[in-house]
Amino acid sequence: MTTRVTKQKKQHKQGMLDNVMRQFDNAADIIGLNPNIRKILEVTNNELVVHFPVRMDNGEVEVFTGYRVQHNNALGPYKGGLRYHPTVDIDAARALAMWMTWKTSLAGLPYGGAKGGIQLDPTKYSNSELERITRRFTYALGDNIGPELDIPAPDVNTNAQTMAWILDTYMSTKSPAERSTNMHVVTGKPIGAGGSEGRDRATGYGVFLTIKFWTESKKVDLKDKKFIVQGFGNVGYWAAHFLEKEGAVLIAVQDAYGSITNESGISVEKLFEFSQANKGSILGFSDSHAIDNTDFFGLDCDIIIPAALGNQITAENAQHIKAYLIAEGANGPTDVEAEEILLKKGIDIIPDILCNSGGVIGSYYEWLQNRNGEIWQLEEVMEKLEKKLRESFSKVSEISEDRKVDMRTAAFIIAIERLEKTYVQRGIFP
Ligand SMILES: NC(=O)C1=CN([C@@H]2O[C@H](COP(=O)(O)OP(=O)(O)OC[C@H]3O[C@@H](n4cnc5c(N)ncnc54)[C@H](O)[C@@H]3O)[C@@H](O)[C@H]2O)C=CC1
Ligand SMILES: O=C(O)CCC(=O)C(=O)O
Repeated sequence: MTTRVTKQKKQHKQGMLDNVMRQFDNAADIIGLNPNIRKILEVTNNELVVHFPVRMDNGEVEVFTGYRVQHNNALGPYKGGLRYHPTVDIDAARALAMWMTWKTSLAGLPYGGAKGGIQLDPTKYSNSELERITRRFTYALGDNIGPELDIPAPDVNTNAQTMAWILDTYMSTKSPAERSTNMHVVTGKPIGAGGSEGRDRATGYGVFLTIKFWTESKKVDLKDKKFIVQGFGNVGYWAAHFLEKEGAVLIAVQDAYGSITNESGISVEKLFEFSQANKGSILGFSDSHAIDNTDFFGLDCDIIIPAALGNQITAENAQHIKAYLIAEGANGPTDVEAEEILLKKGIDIIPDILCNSGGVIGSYYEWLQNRNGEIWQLEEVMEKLEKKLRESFSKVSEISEDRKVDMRTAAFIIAIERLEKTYVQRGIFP
């Protein structure tokens, strides 16, 4: 059961979609974006909604709804993650797909933007149910994904195992010759199944690097700086891991289950071990005490890393923020109203499309290796990632200074101008 809609009209609604559209409009106004190109970029190219049945462990059948939104592919194949979460719906997928287009453009990658997922709470399903759900979703997506068309990757509640199931299912629909040459249909795979060294940590490492570049540019030493992290999954954990190695101190964490703090410091590795043994939850970690979720963002710290869901920093809690830097590991964690308040307070925000772009850059390296039959060592991947992120960070800083705009606006300007150039050069809208 498939609904395919082409060129969905722009919809303004509260939430992530509203935020990404306002961020886009702001930058498009500043550069005076060609109105025809604006019309193209403010809508999504394709939207796929699939309803598919899966047999549960108890023998009953449940019908799930999955999404894949392909926003734009002017610069290359669609690229972006798959999310398994109750909040996944068509607007969330649209917003996240648009952010992917700006992110890949800013990073200078030969990709467009897409995003998708399934509306479900994965904690309610067994591992074998999740495998069957993923495989049926992959069949339902069919040839709407592909190594040169649309390449999914991990996002919230999906991981290397999920990508391996997708790869295996996709391959089973192909001829023997195609099976050996289509490994790059997904990225973020386990290393034994065509994954790349370093993709697991690439997003968190990128978050850490952008913080490091920012502190270097402000002549601030990261040692002993206090940071807090919302979301202790792939992105939150790895960002905290690298910051701790640099001498910064983790003093509070919030996840889907609650918030904990210890002003003298929380060991990142001990908390990680604890959460792994505690079904992914940080609650109950001995070397800390629980605090109310509403007090989290107002804690006395230097750096905040939102690394969970969208719309977490709002006009309500932005007033209480004491940190001087927000590094957006998550996509869309700060809404437009909150950003205005934070900027007025002199708080800098490293925007998501720059801050968490290490993930898709790492995915690009995996895709390239699969495509070219190469295998790179971890050191090589990390070096390339650092070089690419440093270039992106420098460009954003330069535009931010030259045009006297905040870092998000600068990042959007770079991303949109690259897309504008490609349309103009192709002669579609001179
Ligand atoms: N995995 C990746 O490579 C990339 C992820 N991102 C973004 O980073 C964010 C986190 O993604 P992952 O770490 O991959 O997901 P994950 O599934 O590994 O971890 C998510 C974390 O967020 C927590 N969380 C969920 N709901 C929450 C809530 N309401 N309040 C507080 N915490 C909550 C979970 O408990 C978990 O600790 C997402 O916004 C994702 O789009 C961005 C770029 C790449
Ligand atoms: O690695 C990728 O292809 C995309 C990861 C992602 O979903 C994101 O950057 O938000």
